[in-house]
Amino acid sequence: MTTDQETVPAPEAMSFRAEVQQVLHILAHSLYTDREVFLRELISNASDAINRLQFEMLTNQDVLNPEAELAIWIEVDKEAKTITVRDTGTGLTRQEMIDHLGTIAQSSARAFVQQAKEQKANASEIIGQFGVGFYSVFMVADKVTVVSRSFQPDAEAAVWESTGGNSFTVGVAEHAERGTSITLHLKDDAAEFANDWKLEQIIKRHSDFVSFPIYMGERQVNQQKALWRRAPREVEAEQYKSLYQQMTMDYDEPLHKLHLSTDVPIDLHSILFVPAKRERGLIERRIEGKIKLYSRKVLIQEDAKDLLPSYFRFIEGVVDSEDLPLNVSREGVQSNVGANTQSPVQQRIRKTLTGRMHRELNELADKEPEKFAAFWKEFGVFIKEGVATDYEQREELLKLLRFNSTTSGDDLITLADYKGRMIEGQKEIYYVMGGSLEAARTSPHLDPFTARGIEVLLFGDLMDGFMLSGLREFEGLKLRNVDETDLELPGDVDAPEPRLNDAEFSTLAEQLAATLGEHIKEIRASKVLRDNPARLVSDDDGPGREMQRIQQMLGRETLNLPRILELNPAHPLIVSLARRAAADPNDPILQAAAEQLYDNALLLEGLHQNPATMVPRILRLLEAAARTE
Ligand SMILES: Nc1ncnc2c1ncn2[C@@H]1O[C@H](COP(=O)(O)OP(=O)(O)OP(=O)(O)O)[C@@H](O)[C@H]1O
Repeated sequence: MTTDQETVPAPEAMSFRAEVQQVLHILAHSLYTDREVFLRELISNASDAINRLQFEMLTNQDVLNPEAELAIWIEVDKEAKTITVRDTGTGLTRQEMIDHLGTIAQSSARAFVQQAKEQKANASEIIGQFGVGFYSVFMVADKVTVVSRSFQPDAEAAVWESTGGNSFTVGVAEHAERGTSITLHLKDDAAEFANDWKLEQIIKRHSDFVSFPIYMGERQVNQQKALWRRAPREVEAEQYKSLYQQMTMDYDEPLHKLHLSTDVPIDLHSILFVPAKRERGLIERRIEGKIKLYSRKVLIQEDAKDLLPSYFRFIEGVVDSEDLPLNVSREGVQSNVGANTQSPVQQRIRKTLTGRMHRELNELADKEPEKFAAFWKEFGVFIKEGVATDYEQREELLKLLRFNSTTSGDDLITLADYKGRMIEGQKEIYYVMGGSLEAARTSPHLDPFTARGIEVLLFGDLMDGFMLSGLREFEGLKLRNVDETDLELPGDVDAPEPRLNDAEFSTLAEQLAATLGEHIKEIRASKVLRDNPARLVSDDDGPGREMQRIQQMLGRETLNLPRILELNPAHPLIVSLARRAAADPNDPILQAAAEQLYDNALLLEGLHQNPATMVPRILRLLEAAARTE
């Protein structure tokens, strides 16, 4: 059927998905504080769209209105109680409107609803974090109209409209210019936002550094000039904080910042932030930062991975260099393959930033030890990972390492501190591995070290084992595990007087060995134990053992490699057990004690797969100890 007249098809009604409806309901009816963030969200979407357009135009000039100024305009109609945010970005086609303005990731929606219900956070925090940005308009508007025309020259303009209930409409629109125009029809209780002065304040608060002009009328209201292109002395602490928060949506202040702005030998302007916490965001628990990469005012990469070594991936910030060629393709810059495939300029940037970051962290340690301690607590694990994985930066990384030790109390020490405190004749650095720091502290392996006053580094987490694969030596001193059997310790101490003769010891050893079977290689009398009755030692060395240990701690390998069980012939427990063995080789206490001694050793080292299995045996031993007849 044909008609003479051209008809504009009626807008088509569509339903929001269930999770969007839920989110909209909360936004419209439950969030009353901080509603001003809706403007930040709209401006940030507009700025993203302009960024994308600018990037597109690097390689494609065939766009609608190529000459149009790249900017954002905000208009207020006090009478009609509307606000319009317009941009000359990529625009949206009809289909893109349906795809992007009608859906929301299910997981985000669920987390958002949960969070809002629990009232754990205020609106501005949760909105930024769950990718519900655009929908935040429904906090202040009861009707929203989006008119847009895509940059693709043959695309038609389209209109999207919703009153925030369960549905929206999409239809054909008249809109000659490229870009998007979003009109908010304000609710009665949000009429206060139809006010130029108020909106200007909001823009200054949240969107001052957006890199495109924001106009109200003829006037540009944002500062725009990128902070990182200014001299550090001109930038105030508040401005850094605000830039960080705008970039990351992290509501904590950053722990530290590094601002570097030079023109020679390369043009490099950068602000890098160390966040306050490793895990940021409420639900997402993001631990990786993003480095935005700009060249000649164009954002060429949202998340540049190669500008810092991978162990610095918690750092957030921005890097801007005029020396990066603009015609570089997105893939070219993005190459995730590592530093080798980078252009010489990129390599230089990476080297400069990495060097400066290390210098900065060392200075922080010198000048603000408390802040550095906070850094270490949150990010020490990344530095340890760096030691294991980044050979090139190892020397620098070693300076940042901090350790607990047997003599440092609550303080943390460096490898250099340790070296300075070694006793006369000591030629090695000693460490003890435990299932936790506390377990490491009580390790029986420490007996001979404590007796000689030798300091031992305490390792209590998984990453420590991993780090050791890259930390075999420090300034010519080898690192040695205290459980190795061939250690030659400096200094003389009197060996404790054995209270068992050889025959008595062998009888006991035979009985215990019969019980423990394949779990151990052999049982022998210890020459070093003093306060503890037993320990497990290894007669093989090498990095393989630490890796094996990591596998075991991760529960990937359930079998403990057989080791040597050393008993202390001067310890009252061992002496009593020997007496029992002599009196009755089948004494059930002997068997239980053997198993428990073995399990204790595994437990302290964090290698026990299932400590609960010890409970019935401990009960039997308690029963025997408590017996009165
Ligand atoms: N002004 C605009 N121009 C072009 N596309 C837009 C504009 N505003 C929104 N969009 C599109 O709609 C999508 C949804 O926006 P929304 O703010 O809900 O989420 P987001 O921007 O992807 O995530 P977040 O809000 O967490 O940054 C955007 O990703 C973009 O594709």
